[in-house]
Amino acid sequence: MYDLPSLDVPALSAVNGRVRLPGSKSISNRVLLLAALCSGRTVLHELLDSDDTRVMLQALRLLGCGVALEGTRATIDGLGDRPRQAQADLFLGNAGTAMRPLTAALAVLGGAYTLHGVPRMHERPIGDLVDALRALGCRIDYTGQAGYPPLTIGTPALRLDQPIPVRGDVSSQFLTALLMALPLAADQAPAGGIVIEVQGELISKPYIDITLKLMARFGVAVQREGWQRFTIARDSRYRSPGEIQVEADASSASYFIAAGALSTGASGQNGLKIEGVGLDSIQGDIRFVDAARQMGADITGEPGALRVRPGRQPLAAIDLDCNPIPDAAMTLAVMALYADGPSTLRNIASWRVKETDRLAAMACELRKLGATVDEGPDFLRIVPIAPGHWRAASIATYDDHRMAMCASLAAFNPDGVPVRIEDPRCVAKTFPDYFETLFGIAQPRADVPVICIDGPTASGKGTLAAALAARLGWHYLDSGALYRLTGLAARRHGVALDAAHEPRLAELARALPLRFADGRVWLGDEDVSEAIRAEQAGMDASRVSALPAVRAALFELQRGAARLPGLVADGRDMGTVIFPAAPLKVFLTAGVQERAERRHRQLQARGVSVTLESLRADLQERDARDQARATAPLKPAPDALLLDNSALSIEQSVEQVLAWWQARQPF
Ligand SMILES: Nc1ncnc2c1ncn2[C@@H]1O[C@H](COP(=O)(O)OP(=O)(O)OP(=O)(O)O)[C@@H](O)[C@H]1O
Ligand SMILES: Nc1ccn([C@@H]2O[C@H](COP(=O)(O)O)[C@@H](O)[C@H]2O)c(=O)n1
Repeated sequence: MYDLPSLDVPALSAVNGRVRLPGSKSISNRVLLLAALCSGRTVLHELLDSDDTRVMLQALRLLGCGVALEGTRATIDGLGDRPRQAQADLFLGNAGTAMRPLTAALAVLGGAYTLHGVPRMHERPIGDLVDALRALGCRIDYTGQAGYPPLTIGTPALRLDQPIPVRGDVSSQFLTALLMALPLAADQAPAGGIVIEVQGELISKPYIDITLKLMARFGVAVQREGWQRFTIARDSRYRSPGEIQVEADASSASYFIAAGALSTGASGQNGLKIEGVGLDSIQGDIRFVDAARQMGADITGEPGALRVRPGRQPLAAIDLDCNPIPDAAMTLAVMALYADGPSTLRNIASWRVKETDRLAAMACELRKLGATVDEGPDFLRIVPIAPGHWRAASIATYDDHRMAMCASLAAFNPDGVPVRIEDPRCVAKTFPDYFETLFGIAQPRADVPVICIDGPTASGKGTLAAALAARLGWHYLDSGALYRLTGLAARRHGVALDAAHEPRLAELARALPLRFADGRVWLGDEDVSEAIRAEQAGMDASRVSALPAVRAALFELQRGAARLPGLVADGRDMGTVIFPAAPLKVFLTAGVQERAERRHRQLQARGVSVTLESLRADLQERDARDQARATAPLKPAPDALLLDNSALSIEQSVEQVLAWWQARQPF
């Protein structure tokens, strides 16, 4: 996950290959609660690991459930045969799928509970659910603003003889919450069962469908008359199905379907396989497929998977009632930017009470990209952006995961402008590795951005480059390590480090069995992290690096390190030979005495004892050889910016280079 203030997504041209999506949020939190409410043990496979499921899991632990997590496999021992904690303080973040159903379940069971969340959760309405629960005898009090969390729950005196009215036109989660909670009181039901009557037109019906299907898996079959009346039989009782496989998230699939539809060029034609969710998904957002097809996407179903290829381009404009797919419809809003005419997304008033007011947020952010957008009370009309009129924009995400994921689709614009995503961490709500996943299958429209840091020994290149990479969320290439590894491999194989053995040394360099894992460097089975940092390894590297065949052997490996979203590379020839077109090149220097002292301190800290004088001599010898060699000598690229950091702290150097980088950005 990118835990950064912002993430710049370079312009993208296509996606291809295959992608496996995390589990559905809607299914994960429903099955977690159902598993908690029944007797026995339930094993959940492919459970989503995200902010919303984490708060649910923690709540279940506090309530007394047995919870064991192993990767995406959760084992839940339900409260049916374990003592339930009669009181608890539950923090539920911004997870509506935890707040609403837990409120209902705990209000029906009774106890002394407090439920609260992040500030936005305290702005998301819950009054209709609370009214319905109070009508059947539950005791619930607001501790903040009436109609909104936080709230406290007491012990109920249930009255189940009358139909329970609940509004269905604000959030379908209210009905879901009641449906999941009321089987807990089935033994007190009248002979005709417990009846729920929906008032107003029920929105987001597919989500109710998921609820009913999952309740059925846990042994409770609800009778449904249309979408207005639901009956829970008196003998209803949750029973563990033993094991449950969570489908991949159909809403998350929408971003990859859109990316596949927007792909251009030969690499996009191969298509993208989206694994974990198929056309037979129980999730309502699978109907996004129909909408995307209507716009021109070429989507085919495979067992447990979807395959998407670009179809019609430009996409066809649509005018659609999006009520059944409120979450995935946000993806359509961004696709509409690429359409052949204005698109209208209707019946999306529920967007206003989601993680943020999504109607206002989407309108505002699409305008930043250059679109004309009409924002109505329950609709958006989006005029596409003509090629040549896309603007590079810094997109606010409102702590809303879907705003961030949707915004990334603007990177497929034909004008090749990048897009900045503010607070990318918000995707943790449902898809923590969303950007890593996207970058893993996306092709950049132009070269991946690279910042080169070249300079003499111990000037601080590695320190600066690693810090820049961390600040930007980019990859980091320590090219010196490759020469050090080659020198070490040569020593391990007993090959002399001289020109006479150049072909053999090049062979070793080309086939280096190297692996970088958890901050360690491996050569075959040997952890060589410390060995390559020895001064001798630096000298050996300097010798082998003077041989043209060795340099040629390592060329492709270094070029291949330029991966999305960007690369910071440090070495001697990053700007002159490996990445001559890099948009920012820095030649980092410091006085020789300063560098020798820094290295001295560095080695002392590692417990290596050497004299300052010998270090200074080694350093000068290495620099002289690096500068004098015929191939790729150490020198600044003609367009490099010089940075003498003799009198700068590490942080000052980092800020200087970031300022140079930012000055080159269009945001
Ligand atoms: N601006 C700075 N001020 C003070 N110390 C620094 C500064 N930059 C780096 N250092 C320190 O200098 C030492 C050498 O830095 P570093 O290893 O990054 O240099 P390098 O140029 O990558 O070296 P090499 O050429 O051997 O790869 C480290 O201990 C680092 O913490
Ligand atoms: N791009 C590069 C990087 C390094 N070298 C040579 O390797 C030696 C070790 O590099 P460090 O950065 O790890 O100290 C260095 O002295 C150079 O001789 C290179 O040639 N090109």
